[in-house]
Amino acid sequence: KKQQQDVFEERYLRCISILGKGNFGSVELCRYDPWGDNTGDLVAVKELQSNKQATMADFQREIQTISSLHCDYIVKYKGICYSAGRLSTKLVMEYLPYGSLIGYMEKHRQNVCTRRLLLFASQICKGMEYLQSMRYVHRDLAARNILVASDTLVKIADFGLTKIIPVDKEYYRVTQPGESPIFWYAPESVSELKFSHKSDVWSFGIVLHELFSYCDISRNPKRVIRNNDLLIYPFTYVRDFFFSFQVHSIMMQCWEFNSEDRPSFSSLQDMFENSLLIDER
Ligand SMILES: CC(C)(Nc1nc(-c2c[nH]c3ncc(Cl)cc23)ncc1F)C(=O)NCC(F)(F)F
Repeated sequence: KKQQQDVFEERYLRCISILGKGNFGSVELCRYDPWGDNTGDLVAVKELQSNKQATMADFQREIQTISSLHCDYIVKYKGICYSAGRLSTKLVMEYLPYGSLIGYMEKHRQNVCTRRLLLFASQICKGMEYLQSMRYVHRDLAARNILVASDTLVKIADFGLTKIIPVDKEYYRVTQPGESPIFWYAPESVSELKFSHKSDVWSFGIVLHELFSYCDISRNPKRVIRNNDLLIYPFTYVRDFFFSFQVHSIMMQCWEFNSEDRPSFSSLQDMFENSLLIDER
């Protein structure tokens, strides 16, 4: 449904700082302050970086995607800003003050217990379950694209690479390899550029591994290229002592070589609900 697009006037959008660079765009922290008295809301404003290979069409598709998503575990769309001077439109989203999951983990590693890691994992899983119900494939699920809304809530963000699965197919085939690091890619995405809900499940397994390693990239097992074929079981030998049996078994299910053998996000959600480790609040 075409929702009422909130239009933000550029003259009231005051840039405060640069938050970061995502897929094809940069995002600024701004205050939308029509009264000019600093009482306006803080918002995250994403604009297309012209030098990147992404086109306006890609950005329009990202805006179309995020404005159609309504879920507690997905960063909220607030509207758009037509910047008069430049050609580009800007995407206005809610600002999450706790920042990206990577930064949060680095800062709060000591006091994030296993139960909270599983709460975050189950929230990401719920967000992905919703995305799957809308026939969207994220294609870049990674801890760097998860935002922290509060000490007990995380949200999925950065829909720059998200695609809709055509109704008559189970996967989306891209024409040229993207720029994302292959560490998060399922084998069929690396070898055949095929992306599906099940390749998002593989990436979810990687995000689980990132969560339980507190996003410490030095713990990322390396993907080994052996006699020219990608070693596709990067973690079989990784048995970190602190991965509980349940978590390790969930990861291994997400990393089944054949995409059909991987669980769906709904069955993953059941595993989290049933796992003794989380009591539903
Ligand atoms: C490119 C950008 C800006 N990177 C960062 N965003 C925020 C950040 C902090 N608070 C935010 N609130 C909303 C949004 Cl869209 C971003 C942030 N903080 C640090 C970042 F590196 C981003 O969008 N990353 C993808 C995301 F993490 F959001 F999935």
